[in-house]
Amino acid sequence: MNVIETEGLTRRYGDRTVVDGLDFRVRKGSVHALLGPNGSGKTTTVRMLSTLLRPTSGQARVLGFDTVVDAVRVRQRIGSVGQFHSVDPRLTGAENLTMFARLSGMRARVARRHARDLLERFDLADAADQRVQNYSGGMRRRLDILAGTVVRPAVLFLDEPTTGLDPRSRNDIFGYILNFVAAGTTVVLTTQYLDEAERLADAITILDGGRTVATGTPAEITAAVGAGLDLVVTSADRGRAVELLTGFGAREVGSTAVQEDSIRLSFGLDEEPELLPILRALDADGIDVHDIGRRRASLDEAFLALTERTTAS
Ligand SMILES: Nc1ncnc2c1ncn2[C@@H]1O[C@H](COP(=O)(O)OP(=O)(O)OP(=O)(O)O)[C@@H](O)[C@H]1O
Repeated sequence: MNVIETEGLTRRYGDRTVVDGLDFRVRKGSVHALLGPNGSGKTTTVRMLSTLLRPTSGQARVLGFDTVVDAVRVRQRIGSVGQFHSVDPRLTGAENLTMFARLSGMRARVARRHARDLLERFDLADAADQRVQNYSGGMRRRLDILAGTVVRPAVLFLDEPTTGLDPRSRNDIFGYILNFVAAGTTVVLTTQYLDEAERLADAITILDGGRTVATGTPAEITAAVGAGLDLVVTSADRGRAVELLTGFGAREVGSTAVQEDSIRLSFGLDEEPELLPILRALDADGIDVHDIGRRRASLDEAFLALTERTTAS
């Protein structure tokens, strides 16, 4: 069952179309990541889905309700955490959450208890009575997410939940998100971190220039982009090896030094390469191959290939 469905969802600012005819579906209980370079329309899409922004044309339904006609019903059932802090820095963590719980209709005593419970469960009990202005970035982001989820929402929208955080705080937030999912919440998140999408998402939509360039599971997306090839050669042969592989339709996507004088070159290809002709050509050119291997394309390669292709066209 889909909890989100969009048809031709479009947003223009003046004569600029920043979200251009999006059609996508989000399955109940899944984590769906919207990925894309800066300015590709991720935030605008999430703002439309969470009723904060009206589409210029097209429509979106969340839990069966139209985000414009039935905006109030949508709002009652979703949680939304934007890129900017929603909590009040002059209040304590407990006061902030109590306030959000009261705003969602809880009675004062119940709200206070609920706020304490949440802070306890999400490792912020020690900081419950400190003013938020003294919190670290990671603590504050966690509190933000709690504020957006005081009442467990059926659908949770998170706009770049871990941008700027250290690895430990990011891990904590991944844990939270998976907690919500385990409890039945569907999550839509935007991210610029491919590892985040790979770790959390059941499905990914890659946006570029306001359009969908790929959608599917991480495995489907990487398979659609093609294959990868790793080649270890002497550093001095690098230029010639890259030139030769380019002749086979490979794109260089990265390199790492292996030892003092050898280098691992990584290539992306549209299709699974045949190694024998490549090895013969390298040999004929006098290039010493230390190691060669095929691998699946990574999500990084998929992202670069897909977003480059549309930018170039
Ligand atoms: N209120 C606005 N008025 C005019 N243009 C806007 C407005 N809001 C967003 N845009 C433009 O729409 C485009 C898409 O912005 P959006 O914030 O949705 O992208 P994004 O993919 O979330 O980017 P980022 O990763 O940088 O957050 C950008 O070029 C932005 O400048």
